[in-house]
Amino acid sequence: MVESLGMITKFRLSRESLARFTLMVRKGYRDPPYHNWLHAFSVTHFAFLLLQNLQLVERGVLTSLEALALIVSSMCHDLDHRGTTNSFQVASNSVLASLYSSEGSVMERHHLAQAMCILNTDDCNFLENLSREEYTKFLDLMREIILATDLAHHLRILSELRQVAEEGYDSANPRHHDLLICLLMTAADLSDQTKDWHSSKHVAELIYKEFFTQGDLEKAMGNMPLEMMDREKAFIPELQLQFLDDVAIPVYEIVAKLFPEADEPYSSIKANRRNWSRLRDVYKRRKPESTSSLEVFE
Ligand SMILES: Cc1nc2ccc(C(=O)N[C@]34C[C@H]5C[C@H](C[C@H](C5)C3)C4)cc2n2c(-c3ccccc3Cl)nnc12
Ligand SMILES: [Mg+2]
Ligand SMILES: [Zn+2]
Repeated sequence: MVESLGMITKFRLSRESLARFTLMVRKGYRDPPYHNWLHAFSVTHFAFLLLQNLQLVERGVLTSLEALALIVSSMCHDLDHRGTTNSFQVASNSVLASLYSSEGSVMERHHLAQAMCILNTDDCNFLENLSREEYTKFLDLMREIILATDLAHHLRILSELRQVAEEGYDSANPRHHDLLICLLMTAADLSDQTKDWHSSKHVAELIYKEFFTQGDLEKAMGNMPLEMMDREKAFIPELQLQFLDDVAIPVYEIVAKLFPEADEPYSSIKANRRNWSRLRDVYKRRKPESTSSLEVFE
C-alpha cells in the first residue's frame, strides 16, 4: 500500500526497515475479539483506499507527509489494546491509568507510546531518510491522529467538521488539514460499519463480545457497567442504531459532502442502519423470552 502510494520513492523509505516495522507493529497487538491486528490492518486498508480513490495528495487536499502519517497511524492506532475502554482503565486503576489518566484518552496515549517505541527500535526506523523537520512534523501528525481515535475527541470536533463540510474545504487553512485528517482516521476506524451487512453484523458481534467481557469484569469488581457493556441489559439493535446515528453515520455523511465521489460508504452504512432497524423491530416483539443479548447475531 505504501509503495503503490508512491511513498517509498517520495520519502526514500527503506523497504527492509518498513517491513521490520510492520512485523513489529503486528506483534504489538494482542488477540481480543475485535481490537487485534486484523482490525488495524482493515483500518489501514480503508485509509489507503481513501487516499488512492479520492486522490487526496494528487489534488493537493493533503500533503504526502500527512498521507504517510495517516497510513502509519492507522497501523499503530490500537497497539497493545486489551479489549477494554478508557473508563475501565481508570475504574480498575490500571497501570495505563496511573500513567495517562490525568490527560485523558488513556488507551490512545498508550497506543502512541507503543508506536514511538517501535519507531525507535533499531533497524525499524524506516523514516531515517526524512529531514529533521519532516520527521518532527511526522511525529506531531502521528500524535494528533492517534489521539483523535478517542471517540470522545471525535464528538468534540463534530460540529467543527460539519462547519468545514458546509463552507467547503480550504487546503490553505491548516485547521482544515487537521480536522480532515482526524475525520479520515475516524472514517477508517469505523469503516467495518460501511461493509456488507454480513460482515458489519459480525464485527458488531465481536465488539459486543469485548464490551460484555468488560461488563462481567466490572460486575466482578463490584462496579455497575454501562448498559452497552451489560450482557443482561443491552439490547444490541437499539444500541447499534444509537451509535450509527450519533457517531458513525455523520462521519460518512461529512466525507460524502466533502468528496461527492465517496458516497458509497455513506449509502452502505445507511443500508446497514436499515437492517439494524429491522432487527430491532423483530426482536422488540420477542424481547421478553430472549435468552441472551447476543441472540440477535444468531
Ligand atoms: C460498531 C461499533 N459500535 C460501537 C458502540 C459504542 C462505541 C463507544 O465507544 N461508545 C462511546 C459512547 C460514549 C461517547 C463515546 C465515548 C464513550 C461514551 C463510549 C463513544 C464504539 C463502537 N464501535 C467502535 C469503536 C470505535 C473507537 C473506539 C472503540 C470502539 Cl469499540 N468501532 N465500531 C463500533
Ligand atoms: Mg482505539
Ligand atoms: Zn480502532
